Parts: sequence; C-alpha cells; structure tokens
Amino acid sequence: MEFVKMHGLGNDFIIVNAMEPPLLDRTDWEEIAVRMCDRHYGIGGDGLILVFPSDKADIRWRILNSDGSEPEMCGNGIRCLARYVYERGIVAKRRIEVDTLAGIIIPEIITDEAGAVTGVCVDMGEPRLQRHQIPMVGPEGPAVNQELAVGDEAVRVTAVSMGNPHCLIYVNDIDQAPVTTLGPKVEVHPAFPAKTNVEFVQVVSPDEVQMRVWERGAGPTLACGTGACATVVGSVLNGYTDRKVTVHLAGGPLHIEWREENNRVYMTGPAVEVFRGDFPL
Ligand SMILES: N[C@H](CCC[C@H](N)C(=O)O)C(=O)O
Repeated sequence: MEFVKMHGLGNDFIIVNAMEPPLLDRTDWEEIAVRMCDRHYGIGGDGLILVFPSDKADIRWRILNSDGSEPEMCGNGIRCLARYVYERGIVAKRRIEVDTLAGIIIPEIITDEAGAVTGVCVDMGEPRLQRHQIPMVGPEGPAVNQELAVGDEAVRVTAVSMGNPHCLIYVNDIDQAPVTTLGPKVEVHPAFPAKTNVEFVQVVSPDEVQMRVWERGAGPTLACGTGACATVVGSVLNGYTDRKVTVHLAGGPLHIEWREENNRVYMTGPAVEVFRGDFPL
C-alpha cells in the first residue's frame, strides 16, 4: 500500500489515498493505523490520514491517532491533506472543502509567485464553548478558568472544543510545564467523558504565546493545530491576548486568528512532504 509521510511543524502523519477499491472498502484502518504509526515496528507517525471520495465536499477524510482512536478534527493534519490532494491534482483547487467529523473544514493553499506551495490557511470553523459541546461534565456554560481537582492537585483549566476537546492550563514558565506528568492525568480525567487534549500555555504578550501539548490518543507531540486554535480562543476569553496570535510550539509557530465578525478561527502554517513509500498490509 503506497503512502506519503508529511508533517506540520513536526506533528507527523502518514497519508494514504483510499479513494479506490480495495482500500476504499477496508474496515480495519484502526488496527492499520497503530501498526503504521509505530515508531519502531512501523513507519512512525502521530496519526494516519485517509483520503476518501465525498458526495458533499471535494473529498472526505478520516484521521486516526497513533493509538487507533478517531478524533473529530486535526489542524496540522488537514494542512498536510490539503497539500497532498492539491499537488496530486486530486482536487484541482486552492480552496478545498473537506468533509470531516467536525463538519466541512476549508483549507486554502498558499503559493509563491512561482506557484510552489508555501503554506496552508485553514478556516477551522467556530469554537464550541458550552460544556456539553466540549464535552465536559459540570454546570452548563463555558468552562473558563475553572478549578479542576487532579489527584491531590487543584488545577485551573479553560476548556474549548474545535470539534475535538482541549483543556488549557496556563503556566508561568513553559519550560517547566508538567506536560508528561499532569498531561496524561488530565487526558483521562472523568470530567472529560471523551477524554481531552491538554495544552500548557505561557502568555508572552497580547499577540504571542508559547504552548506545549499532551495529545489525546497520541501523547506528547511537537505541535497541535486544533490545540493552537483552542489556545487563542481560551486566551481571549481569559483576557490574556488579542484575537490574532502567534502560537509558538515546540515544532515552530502557527498563526491563529479568531475573527470577531464571523466567530470563525483561522490557522495558517506549513505542510511538508518528507518521503514516500510502500507499506506491506
Ligand atoms: N489527538 C487529537 C487529534 C489530532 C490533533 C492535532 N494533531 C492537531 O493538529 O489538531 C485528538 O484526539 O483530538
């Protein structure tokens, strides 16, 4: 089975074109994702992206985490998908409509004067803030700067969904953030019935933050696109930043804007192809 390896700021994905039989008809993609994403026994990756035909958008995709779970959305992944289908002529348009579990998401290809792809801007849609939309247990309404008991710790959290759940924890020093200790505890906290991604955020200025992430179903990754979007929404709600923010991740910066006029979040960043190969099924 042919695949392409891509990444968005080091958040890396395996992409497979499943638009034709027999791949179109497979029902074991969760198991295949675990095998392909294994960094020792497989190709290695934070996730597997599958391209399918769609009757209501240009294409439909599935994104699977490296543990085989299926999130509603993935920001770095959809930039990689957009570049993949654009450069192969699968979708001969710069503005690509993708049918996802979070609704129709619209990446737009950015090129230089020579026509080379230099990045992707994605309309990530509107954030979801009501607890039932995260989902998060507790009194209905936005969860902004709420106290959450994690073991014998009391942590203040802000919860935002971009189709997938995010729990933001603000810290004073990003280099000391307990990503690999507190992250996995919050990921599976009973307050989040669908589990959650966990973002640690240090505010640098009204238009800059540092963020590190423990991802649901993938663990520590170098970048998280939906997490960066959630981080800006949460930072605005807490009064920490403006609506246009550079989110500095371990893998590099993402440019995020939560537009007041339409309540939609826009994410701009790179998508890079690393290698191609053939995986034995
Ligand atoms: N692990 C995430 C999905 C991937 C999100 C992240 N890689 C991104 O770029 O948005 C989840 O289960 O919600």
